[in-house]
Amino acid sequence: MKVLKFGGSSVANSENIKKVLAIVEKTSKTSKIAVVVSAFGKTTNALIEGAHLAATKNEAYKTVLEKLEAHHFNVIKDLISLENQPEILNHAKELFHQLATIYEGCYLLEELTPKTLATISSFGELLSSYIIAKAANISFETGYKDSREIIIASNNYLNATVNFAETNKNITAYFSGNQKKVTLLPGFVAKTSEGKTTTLGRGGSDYTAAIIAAAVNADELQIWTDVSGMFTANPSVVKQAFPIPHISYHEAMELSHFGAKVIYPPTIQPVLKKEISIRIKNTFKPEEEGTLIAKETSNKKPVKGISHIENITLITLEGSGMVGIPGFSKRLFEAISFHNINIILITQASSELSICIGIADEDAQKAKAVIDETFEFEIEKQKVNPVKLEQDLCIIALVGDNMKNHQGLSGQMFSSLGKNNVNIRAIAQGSTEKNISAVINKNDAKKALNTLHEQFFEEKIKQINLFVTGVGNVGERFLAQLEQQKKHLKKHLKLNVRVIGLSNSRKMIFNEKGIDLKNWKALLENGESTSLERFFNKTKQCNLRNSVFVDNTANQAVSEVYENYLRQSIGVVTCNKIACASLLENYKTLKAISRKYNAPFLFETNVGAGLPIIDTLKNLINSGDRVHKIQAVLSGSLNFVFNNFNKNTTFHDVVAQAQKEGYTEPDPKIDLSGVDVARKILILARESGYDLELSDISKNAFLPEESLKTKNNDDFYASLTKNEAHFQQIFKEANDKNCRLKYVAEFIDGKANVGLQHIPAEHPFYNLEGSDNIVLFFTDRYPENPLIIKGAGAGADVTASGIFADIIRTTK
Ligand SMILES: NC(=O)C1=CN([C@@H]2O[C@H](COP(=O)(O)OP(=O)(O)OC[C@H]3O[C@@H](n4cnc5c(N)ncnc54)[C@H](OP(=O)(O)O)[C@@H]3O)[C@@H](O)[C@H]2O)C=CC1
Ligand SMILES: N[C@@H](CC=O)C(=O)O
Repeated sequence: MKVLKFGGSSVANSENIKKVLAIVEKTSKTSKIAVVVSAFGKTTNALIEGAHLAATKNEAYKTVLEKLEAHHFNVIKDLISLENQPEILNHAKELFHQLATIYEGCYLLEELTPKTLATISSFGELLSSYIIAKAANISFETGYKDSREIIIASNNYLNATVNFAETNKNITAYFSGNQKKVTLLPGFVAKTSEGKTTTLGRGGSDYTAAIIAAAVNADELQIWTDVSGMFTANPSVVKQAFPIPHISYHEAMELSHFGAKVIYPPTIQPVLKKEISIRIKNTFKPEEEGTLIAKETSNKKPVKGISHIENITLITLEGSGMVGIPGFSKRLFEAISFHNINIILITQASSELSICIGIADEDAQKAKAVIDETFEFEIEKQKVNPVKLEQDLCIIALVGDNMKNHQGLSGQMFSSLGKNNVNIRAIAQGSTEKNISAVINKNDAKKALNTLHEQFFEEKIKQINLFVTGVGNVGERFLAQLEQQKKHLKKHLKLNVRVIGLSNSRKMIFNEKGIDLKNWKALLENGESTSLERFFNKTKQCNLRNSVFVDNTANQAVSEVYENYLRQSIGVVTCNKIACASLLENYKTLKAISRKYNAPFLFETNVGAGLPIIDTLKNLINSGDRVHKIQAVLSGSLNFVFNNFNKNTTFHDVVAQAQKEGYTEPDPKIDLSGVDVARKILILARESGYDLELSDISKNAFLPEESLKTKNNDDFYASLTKNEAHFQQIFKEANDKNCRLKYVAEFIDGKANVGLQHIPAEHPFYNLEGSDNIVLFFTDRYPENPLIIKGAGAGADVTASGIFADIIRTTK
């Protein structure tokens, strides 16, 4: 025999009840079954609300009653054919008449005793079970049994204790004599030995089903609800959560204790004792497997689920007077339990200096008063400090029977939380190691749950959340590459890279599910107005794991907010060179903060665009090499300009072409003045371990003073035209010596300089084509023949791919 229990949502309306009947009919073909039903969804709450209204002389109880009546009558009319309706409607009317009379009594007496409330609450199940049994009978033979006739319980009317000796006798007697394949029973209700209606408290219908299943030694107890089983985490918080196919009783209870609402542990005790398995199924997706809860499980994964409880307060009792003195904990726990305060979590420092307990927020003030009173003497004598309360917290817990057999799980748990800047306030791990709990700030709950879910259940796909500022030349190509590579990243690198926030200098948009990159331009145009502060605050608010801020601007103010992101453990990837070429102290601070908060700070594109120059240099340094000398051509735009400028072209046009090709900075004077190259050699020197400032780099300028003094691009270009003869003279001097012009950067033994040089034909820089860059590293390991990196050193596409590479590096 099987026992099936259908909850309130499964029987909320006639459509749902039809689904229930189909499931019952199908199951009854292979087994004798008892079907326990809850009240129609939300009915019990409405019944209780009506009772309180009536007892407080509020006539609104009549409206509650009318609505309930209308809903039940509608269900009858939907489910039962016209000729069969009168009998059923009459019975329902009779029950509603009784209910109205009880409400009226409460109204007149202005009184509501637990006994009356239990009677009122029982109407929900009495009505639903009767109606469903009648509807079932139309298609297949169904018996009906009022549970009050077989389940005997105490007169603690709202949470009655079952008399199992009598109840089990009644149930076995009834079912052994009952030949019907299907029997319908109301959940939640029972009768006292004096014959009064009583109720079984929270989860009462589950309890009814479990009592019957245990008494008849059922093959299985099925709990039918509106979710497809117990999930690896709360699916409304963790989108990737999935139902756990097989789980032990112990694990199910741990998960339920920590927030999974599918079962209420006390109610399943009867089946647990008899080792009857429980299957959680979804009424609305009956084809799905659901979760099987049994004594043993075939699923040997160490972590079965992650759960959480919100609204937790931590109470800490500490003081030097507690050390080595027995009885402190006893007094603390006695005081708390005497006042009916439930303790959810306990930790105690091995120094015995403090005991920390986690309780529900609503009990916090009461608990503080109780503890302060209990330890009044010790507090006065300063042996114990007044109790400390910390609110707005929550508990997250890893659950799994098999965790004890695996090393390093708590290490993984806490390091992945730490990497994502989730501060842990307290930790509790039972000696059975079936549960590892951490108390964290409740604002971090979503991030923490997703981080842990990714760590323990999604080894395959890691989510990277990007917050991108700057969608110009480089930024636009970056977004296009991201969109194009999305599938590849998922399939081959197991990375789901999403852009959550996007901005230019005017507008910003955010979408926690990921911005549609096919349509970002229109979305951004219609976005809200932005500022660096607003973008940062929004990013912080999202509080997502694996977050990275991407700077695709050339803006100083943007470069000054990196620290804020890094301090939130949000990584920074930037092609903007200003931060790394700023004061040495700032550069060092950013690196230190990046290390401290475990947030990557990557800027490969600062030198040579997409070329792996900084990464290679880091590898040299990390492996113990030492750089003595760097010689390089580091400006893609200047290389392009001097490769194309001759007596048949104008300097103005060649520079304009370089800008059009996307090689120059937004302000091309930054390139032509040598500032861009100076920044790059400075960054290479710093990455090589040398302490240099930008002002230490000598610059041999070739621009006339007038061009250097211009304030905008138009004036700058006008000055280039005006000084064409100056540029032609520079070209001629080199050409006359059969040399080419190259803007070279050099770093030799701690000193750096940049400037235009005449490069003869035999020099390795002579044939450097187009917008290419070249870098020669002379090091301990490469003393004579330098390590050379050469290739396209400017352009939106190559730069975007360099940013891309940095983002992938953040995941390592
Ligand atoms: N081109 C190349 O080969 C390489 C470029 N880089 C670097 O790439 C960076 C970007 O260059 P590029 O794409 O050409 O520049 P663009 O001028 O084309 O784009 C700059 C973007 O930044 C936005 N922006 C500017 N100021 C702010 C601000 N205060 N807040 C938010 N957004 C802002 C702009 O918005 P709006 O349009 O609203 O002004 C625009 O979207 C530069 O730092 C450059 O050095 C690095 C390596 C190679
Ligand atoms: N403007 C730069 C491009 C990137 O750094 C250059 O010309 O090299």
